[in-house]
Amino acid sequence: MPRPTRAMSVAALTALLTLTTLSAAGSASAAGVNYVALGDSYASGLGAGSYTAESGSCKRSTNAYAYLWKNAHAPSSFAFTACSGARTDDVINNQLSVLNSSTTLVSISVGGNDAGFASTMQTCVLDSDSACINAVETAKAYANNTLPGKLDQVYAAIHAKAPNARVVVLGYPHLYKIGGSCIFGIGDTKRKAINSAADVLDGVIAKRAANAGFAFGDVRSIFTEHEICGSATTWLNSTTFPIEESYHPKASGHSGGYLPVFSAQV
Ligand SMILES: CCCCCCCCCCCCCCCC(=O)Oc1ccc([N+](=O)[O-])cc1
Repeated sequence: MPRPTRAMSVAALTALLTLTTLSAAGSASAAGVNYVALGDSYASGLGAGSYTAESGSCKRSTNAYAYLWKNAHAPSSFAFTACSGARTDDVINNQLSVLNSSTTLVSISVGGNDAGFASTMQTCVLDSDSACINAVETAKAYANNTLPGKLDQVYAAIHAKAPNARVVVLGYPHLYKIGGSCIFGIGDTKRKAINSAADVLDGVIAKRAANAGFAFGDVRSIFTEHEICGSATTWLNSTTFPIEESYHPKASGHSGGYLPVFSAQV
């Protein structure tokens, strides 16, 4: 065997250092991981820009936490089927064909659309305080009474198709900072009502996830001081154009909020 040349040693040392550095940073390749990213627009990355052409109206963003995790960890496979506007039934009907017994990791956020996210937000932004409070009460009643069964169905379908996967369910943030100011924003009564709806949704989702044996990533605390209205660095779009991107995480909400919460549960 020839004596190693100086160049070879340097190359070997560099490779070793690179591996060590990557491991220390937690970003070594996740060989053997087969990752599937499911869910609604908070999962697809609507609001974060840079949508993939293949995703069409599902609006899957290369800035979404799922895509960022894929880029950082190089899993053996990655399937991104989350879709803007998806409800629990849409996930069951349209997103699960990519799951199989080799799937080892699944992420999902779903339930907000079933509870009437878009119509509730529209009422709260355009109508009176009392109309907003009524809409929020209706959404909460749905979340408490009907959503649990819908979530159980989605989670059971995921487990049936991907029995070997670790499943991480992500929740939703408070949308509004209380007491801050924003010129064209809504008042504190509406803000508190909307935030309380996120609390009810998160409580229900966390419980059903635990019951299914899945992990739950709560994003509320990490989004604190990054909400709409008065936060110095908001991670959420306020009322914006295109209108459907309103009240959704920006790229910063995915990289600074959802990604670390998801990564901590993997
Ligand atoms: C349900 C009560 C509403 C009160 C707000 C609670 C705050 C946080 C909850 C966020 C839930 C977001 C759910 C998913 C969002 C989603 O897919 O939104 C859509 C995005 C785009 C469309 N669309 O049609 O283009 C439709 C819906």
